[in-house]
This record gives sequence, C-alpha cells and structure tokens, in this order.
Amino acid sequence: MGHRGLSLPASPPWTCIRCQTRRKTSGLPIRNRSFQQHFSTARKSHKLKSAISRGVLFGGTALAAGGGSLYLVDDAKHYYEATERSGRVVTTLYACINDYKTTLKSPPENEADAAALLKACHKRCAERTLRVLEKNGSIFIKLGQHLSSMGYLLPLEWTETFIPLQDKCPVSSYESIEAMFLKDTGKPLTDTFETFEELPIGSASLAQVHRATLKGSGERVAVKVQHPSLEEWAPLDMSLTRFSFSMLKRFFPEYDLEWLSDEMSLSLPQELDFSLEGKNARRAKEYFSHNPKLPLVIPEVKLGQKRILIMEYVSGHRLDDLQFLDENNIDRDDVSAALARIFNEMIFGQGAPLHCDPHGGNIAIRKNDRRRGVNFDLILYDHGLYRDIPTKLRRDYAKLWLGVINSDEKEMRKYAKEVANINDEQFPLFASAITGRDYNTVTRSIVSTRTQEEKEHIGTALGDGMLQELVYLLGHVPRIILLILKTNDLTRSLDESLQTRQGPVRSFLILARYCARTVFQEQMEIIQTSGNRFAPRNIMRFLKAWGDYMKVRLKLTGYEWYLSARRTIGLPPLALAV
Ligand SMILES: Nc1ncnc2c1ncn2[C@@H]1O[C@H](COP(=O)(O)OP(=O)(O)OP(=O)(O)O)[C@@H](O)[C@H]1O
Repeated sequence: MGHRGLSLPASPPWTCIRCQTRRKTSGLPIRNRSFQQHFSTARKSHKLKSAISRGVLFGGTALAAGGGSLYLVDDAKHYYEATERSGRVVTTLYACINDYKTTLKSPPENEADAAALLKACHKRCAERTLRVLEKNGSIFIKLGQHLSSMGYLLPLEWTETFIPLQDKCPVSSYESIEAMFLKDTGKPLTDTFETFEELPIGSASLAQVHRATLKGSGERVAVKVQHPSLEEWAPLDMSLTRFSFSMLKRFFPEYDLEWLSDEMSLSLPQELDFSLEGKNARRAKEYFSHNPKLPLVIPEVKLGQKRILIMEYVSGHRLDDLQFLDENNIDRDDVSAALARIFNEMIFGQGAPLHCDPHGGNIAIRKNDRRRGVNFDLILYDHGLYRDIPTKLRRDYAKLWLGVINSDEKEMRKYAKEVANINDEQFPLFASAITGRDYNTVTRSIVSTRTQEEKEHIGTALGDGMLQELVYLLGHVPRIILLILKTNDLTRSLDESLQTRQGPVRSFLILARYCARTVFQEQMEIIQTSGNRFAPRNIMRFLKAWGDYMKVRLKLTGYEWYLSARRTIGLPPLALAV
C-alpha cells in the first residue's frame, strides 16, 4: 500500500483517513500525484490533530508489546505491574513528543527567545523522563546513567537532570538474595559463607554487593549478586526501550537515536551474565600484571556464575573524595596521570581489553605507601562490558589523536576518515564529539581547560541543527568508536572532578606518548614482516622510526619537566605540539 493514512480498498474511491478527503476517479494508479500531493500537505496539517490518536495507537501497541512478552507471567500482580511499567513509559513518551512538537511548531522570531523556550522544553521533558526512570528502576536506571554521561550528544538540560541517577541504588531484600543463591547454586548461603552481611555495601542498577567471609579460609570477599527482579523485567524493559527509541525516530526522523537501543540490546545481555564478567576481570588482571608500574588493582575472582560473582574484597574511596586525597597527601595530578595511563593502555596496548564503563562508581582509590613512584592504588570494579579494539583501528585512532594534539587538521581529517569514514563536512562535528571540545578549540589547541561557557556552547550549538547531524553521524560510525567515545567522556569527567592543578595538559602528554608508541610499534611490525630484518633498507627504516619516536619522547619528557617547574612556581600550563 502507498503510505500510512490511505485506506485503500481494492478500487476507488480511496479515502484519506486524516481528513476523509476522497479520491473518486477510478482507474488511476495508486501513486496518483495529485492525491499524493494532497496527502503530503494534509499530512502536515493533520499531524497534530492525529497526535492524540497516534498516542493512543502507540500506547496500545506498547501495552500489547508488554502484554505479549508477559503471557508467560500468569500471576495477576505481575501482569498489573507490567501494565503499569509500560503505561508510565508510554504516557511520558507521548507527553514529551507532544511538548517538543508544540515548542518546535512555531518558534518565536527572536533567536534568544526560541532558544530559551527550547531549553525549558528540554528541562521539562528531562524531568518527566527522570521520574519514570526512577519509578521503573532496573535497566532504566542503567539507561539514564548512560544518557547522563553523553554530554557530547544530549543537551545539558538532559544530562544534568539525569545526574542523580548516577547514585541511584535500588536495593533487593536479603530474603530475595538468599532465595536466588539457593536457586542458582543449589546451596544455602550458609554452606559457602561463614558470615554474610545482610545490608549491601554497594548497590547499583544491575546488582548489589555484600561483604562476606568464606567458610573454611575465613577470607573476606565481596559477593556481587544480580537484582533478582531483573530476570523478570529485563526483556519487557528492553522492549519498552526499543519501542521508545523507535517512536522517537518515527516522530522526529531526523533524530534517529535507535543505535542507542541497539547498543543496549547488544551490551545488556553481556552485562547481565556475571560469568562473563568473571572472565573479563581475570583477563584484565592478567594483562595488567605485565604492567606493574601502573597502580591498578583488580579484585581476584573466586567464582563467576550467571547471577553471582564472588571476588576478593578490596575497598577504597571514591575518586572525587578530594578530602580523602588531601588528608592522605595523595597528589591529584598523579591520580589523574595514573588514570590516563591505565585507560590509554586499555585503548592503545596490544591485545589489551577495554573497560567500557569507567564511571565514578567503578573506580576507587586507596592509600598504598609501598608503591614505587606514587602512594596509592586505583581499584577497578565492574568488568561487565569489555571490548577489544581491532589493531588497524587502534593505530589509525592513535594517528588521529596525534593530529589533534598537533592541531594538524589535514592529518585529523585523513584519520577521521580511516577510523569512522567521516567526510569533510562531518569532520568538525566528529572532532568535537571525540575531544568533547568546541571545534574552534580543537583547531587552535586542545590543551586548555574546558570552560562552563564552552560546555554550554556545545549544548546550544546542538540545538541549532548540529544535533541532527551528530545523531546521524553517531548512528553510522563503528560501534567500537561509540564505546571509545563513551570511555573518553567518562574518564574526562572523572579527570575534571579531580580538579587538578595542571588541567588536561598532563593527560594529553600521556595520550601523546601512547599514540607515539603505537605508531612506533606499527613501524617495527612492518620491518619485522618485510623479510630480512638486517637488510640495509630495514636498518635505515628502523633507525628513522626509532629516532622519530625518541624525539617525541624526549620532547614530551622535556615538556613534563617544564610543566612541573611551572607548577612549582604557580604558573598555568601552556599549549603543546609534539
Ligand atoms: N571486590 C570488591 N570489593 C569491595 N567492594 C566492591 C567490590 N566489587 C564491587 N564493590 C562495591 O560495589 C559497588 C558496585 O559494584 P559494581 O560496579 O561491580 O556493580 P554494578 O551493578 O555493575 O554497577 P554499575 O553497573 O552501576 O557500574 C562498587 O562501586 C564498589 O563500591
């Protein structure tokens, strides 16, 4: 059939269901132009009128979708709850869509007024959405936490409104945990543990963590258990999430965010399988055991099952607990540098696994005077979501960053194309997304602190139509790039919360070191695989690659000394080029 809105019996007259206009002429093909034209005009003018009927229509569809996945749940209470969950999502979605449509329909002539109205609409919709996410809980909290960290994509009103979700901790009852442990392991808690604290020490969207001691050895352990209710609601909640994003796409085709729900559909099942998390943690621990200089601790995994993970207990303070850092003489710049080294190693190290969820709750710090060079350990939790970056992508990404650090636009454009098939028009936006900076800053010098004004400018620029392009762009770049972007954004905000004296300069120096190392490793590999390593041509190649690498390293070391000297005498850092 031609398009929605036409009720097409086999023969004319055909009727537009929006306004009951009839096309009486018989014998014309269905794609009759004038009728199509009518319909396309009618479509615009009837859109608002039909919004209510659509709302009812999609509401019904969602409820049916919810109900469909529920036919196995015969318990009336559960059925009622499912309807309530779906209803909340659908009505809020409808209210937001309507709000945006009304706000965008006839904006005031004055640009400032239009921007203010749009901002107010963002805020209202974000607050409505926040209420539903909090009420529904489960994976919606996870979704909200994810959205709140997407400063490069969403308006500030959305990301800031969702910040409270970062600390939102649903808690499952001890009885439900006991029952789940028995169901999954076939044994009561008392068979495995000498003691098991009923109150969790940490709780998050997907799981909670209890302190316990193992029977026999008496070893202190952390037991991560999945919220038992997740198993019941995750499929419905996932359908509702997909449904919401597909509805947004339908009403605002230019803001296609469906890739977000696609990404969630891919990663959530992995995050809900704790045996996979156990394997990731072991692999990351093994990888970093070869880098003893990095002050990183990953708790040892004792047992990993689908919904239960038993680990060595390693506690610490939040990274933004500045009072703890200061009281213990822990240098914030050193913490920021260690953080940069760890995550750059994950991105650029050969065969390194990339932790894709490094938010504030997943990293802790503790004092350790036995470490060489620094006096602390960084503890990394939550190994549910890991990815491997393909070698070519990693190397091109390193060259892209070297271009950014050197403000070399030609190189940046070249490798943006290699990394994510970004064309010249899309490039400024991509450069902003990848650096979290205004494009003008990227082309001048990335090495300066991000001001509140710049953050807001990115937000307003997104309102000016750039958002559509960005949404389109992010929907088309490789998934792994999205995860790297997310990791960049999270580490950047962790870094900002440390309020270091040197700003982002030292992190960029560290990044530059890793990028230069990656490029050098690639050249070594080319030499090694090109036949006789000792052929004069290869020796020359080696000397050149090594010389270039050393030059960059020396420059970076010199710059670091210079920075320390400036810091000692209280001067701000300057821009760099390697
Ligand atoms: N091995 C451990 N030792 C001590 N505390 C731990 C340990 N593992 C986790 N915790 C505590 O429990 C909290 C939640 O753990 P974790 O981040 O693994 O849960 P999660 O459900 O995956 O959270 P989210 O998905 O929000 O990141 C951590 O922030 C930390 O405070």
